[in-house]
Amino acid sequence: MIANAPLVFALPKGRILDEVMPLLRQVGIEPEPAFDDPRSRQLRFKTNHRDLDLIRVRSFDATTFVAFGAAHLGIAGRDVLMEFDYPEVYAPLDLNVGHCRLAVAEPVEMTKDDDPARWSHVRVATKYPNVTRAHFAARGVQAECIKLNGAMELAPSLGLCRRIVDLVSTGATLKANGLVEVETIAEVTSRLVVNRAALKMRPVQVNAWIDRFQEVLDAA
Ligand SMILES: Nc1ncnc2c1ncn2[C@@H]1O[C@H](COP(=O)(O)OP(=O)(O)OP(=O)(O)O)[C@@H](O)[C@H]1O
Ligand SMILES: O=P(O)(O)OC[C@H]1O[C@H](OP(=O)(O)OP(=O)(O)O)[C@H](O)[C@@H]1O
Repeated sequence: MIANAPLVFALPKGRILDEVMPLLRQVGIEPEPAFDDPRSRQLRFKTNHRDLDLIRVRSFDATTFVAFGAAHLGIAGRDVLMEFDYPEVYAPLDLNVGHCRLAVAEPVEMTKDDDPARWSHVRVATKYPNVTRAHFAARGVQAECIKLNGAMELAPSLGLCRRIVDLVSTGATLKANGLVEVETIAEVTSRLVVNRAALKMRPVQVNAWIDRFQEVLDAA
């Protein structure tokens, strides 16, 4: 880490960005114009703060950039933080955006004869194999996970497996695919994340950003 280089802030692209940008602007961070240009292929952006650059990455990768110190700060869903569980990532603030939950779901027709308390082994399609295995292991159930990166809801009807673990917000995606939620694993919101080494090596700068986010959240 170069002491006087700009801090790098990892933003998740995709759906969360729409909720995060108003918050970022309230905090006083304004990216250079290319950030809002849909034709731009640029991935790193200067901001109105000389000592802060933004990078735009996949939502699953924001915490990885921060964990390895490639980014100093970032924003990540609690789902992603739980899945990776990086010791180098400190997640001090709940940003109160990206509300959803991580849940187990199965076809509606299975539920009338199915008792989750009697499961001993489950086969699950999910983007979250680590969280899923830990959730089931805690009550002695072995989970065999099939890793998918999206469209998990298709897996039961196509015979890949009978159950899925995925994010649920309105429940519309489950309903449209004939599935129902049978267990909630965790409530999810997005959090401000910080690399622990950056916090030690550049405490004034990093803490100033944490404090600024806290002020905006307190005022909301
Ligand atoms: N339905 C939802 N409602 C609210 N928040 C959600 C919802 N789905 C996902 N999220 C949050 O947004 C984050 C990103 O969502 P998701 O994994 O679907 O990525 P994406 O927007 O499709 O982007 P990517 O292309 O990187 O996969 C998740 O980690 C989660 O914290
Ligand atoms: O309960 P709902 O409000 O329907 O939201 C749940 C859906 O949202 C997320 O997918 P997303 O739309 O981000 O697409 P993805 O599968 O490409 O990640 C999640 O993976 C579910 O499929």
